[in-house]
Amino acid sequence: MEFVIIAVAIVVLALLVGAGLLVGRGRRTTRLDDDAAAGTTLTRPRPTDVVPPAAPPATAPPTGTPTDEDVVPVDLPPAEPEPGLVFDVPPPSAGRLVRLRSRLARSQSSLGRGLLTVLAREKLTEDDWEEVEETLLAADVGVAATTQIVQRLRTQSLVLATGDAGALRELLVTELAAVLGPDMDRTLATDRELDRPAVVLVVGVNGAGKTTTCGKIARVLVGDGRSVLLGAADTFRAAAADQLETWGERVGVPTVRGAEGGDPASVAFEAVKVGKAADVDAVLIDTAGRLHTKSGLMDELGKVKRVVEKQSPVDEVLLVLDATTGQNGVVQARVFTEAVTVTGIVLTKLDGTAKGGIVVSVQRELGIPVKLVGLGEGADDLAPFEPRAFAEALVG
Ligand SMILES: Nc1nc2c(ncn2[C@@H]2O[C@H](COP(=O)(O)OP(=O)(O)OP(=O)(O)O)[C@@H](O)[C@H]2O)c(=O)[nH]1
Repeated sequence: MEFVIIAVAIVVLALLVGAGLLVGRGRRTTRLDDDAAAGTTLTRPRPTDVVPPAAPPATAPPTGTPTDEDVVPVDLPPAEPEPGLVFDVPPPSAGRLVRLRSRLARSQSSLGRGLLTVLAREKLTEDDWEEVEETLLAADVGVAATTQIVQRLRTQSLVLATGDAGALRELLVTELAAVLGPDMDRTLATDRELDRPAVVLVVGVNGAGKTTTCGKIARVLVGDGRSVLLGAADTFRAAAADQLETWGERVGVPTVRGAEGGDPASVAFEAVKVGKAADVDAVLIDTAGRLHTKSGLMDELGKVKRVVEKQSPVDEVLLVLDATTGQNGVVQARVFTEAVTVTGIVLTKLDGTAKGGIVVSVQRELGIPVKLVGLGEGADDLAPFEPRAFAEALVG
């Protein structure tokens, strides 16, 4: 008998220790509606003393097209960091391009400095102009824009007839800014409509920086005082949802995520539904990276958008392009624009390339504005794109 009592005591003790370890290892999020096996899960930075709602606020059918039921109001508990931790307070996004201009050093030394050196020569020969042309082409400015810049520079430098470095610099900045689409509308459609949040879909090929960009945009919006909800519709890669959740946790933003391998359209639909019910200002949806050459995956992206549109119009579709892939990025972009209507481009990793001129060719060839540029791996290294500031940073 004694033996049985001791054995039971050992089992109970082992269970208690196991449970303690699990709690101790818990993430900084609280699962409010743990229905991950079947559908989506809403996670948010752990609030203190929050009692999870009795009825799950966010669940989606595991497969098939989601239903368009009435939106049941969701009360998101106030975001509070774990004891000892504080939420980040992201800096405002305005003027970031100027603050981060040194990140364009590689493009600046090959493009800006290269051009200025040639232009400063006393009398410019045909060979010199060819050098200007080659420098622009090497920086991925593209043929049409290069021709325009060279023609304008030839005329203007004759008019200017000066070797003065300041005047030449100003001339170059003006001509570069002119081909950067100064009149394009670069407003990010992230303002809440009267009765619903703004909905932003982030798309692109694998590794372009979509998840990172979603996280950085969330920070920008939080920094501007808006409420945000993230949707982890990249269900192919579990780490992507974890990554997105971590971005959200740092600034107190909740994430709707699904089961690994689940239907991305369901997660996106659910995120918008929860965002509407919780009256947030913006819902940002991260999608899985896909090769533009795989037509099945591209069709699936179209489906994600169509399914979301059963809940709400999509206000912004941002295509994330890796600037270091050069002209291949333009080819990718074209295929994406056939699957979904892209409204803006985010050009990432401009800090890692000498080909900053890609901004010019991407915009001109697609007729879609670059709205944001990624200038590093830091949490706030994402800047609204401004043609004049960019041209100045390139020229140095
Ligand atoms: N240097 C630099 N690195 C960046 C920038 N943006 C993103 N990255 C890095 O690019 C890598 C890929 O970023 P992710 O956000 O995981 O890319 P993704 O497109 O979501 O990838 P998939 O989910 O695999 O499709 C990460 O190491 C990021 O830190 C940038 O502007 N500059």
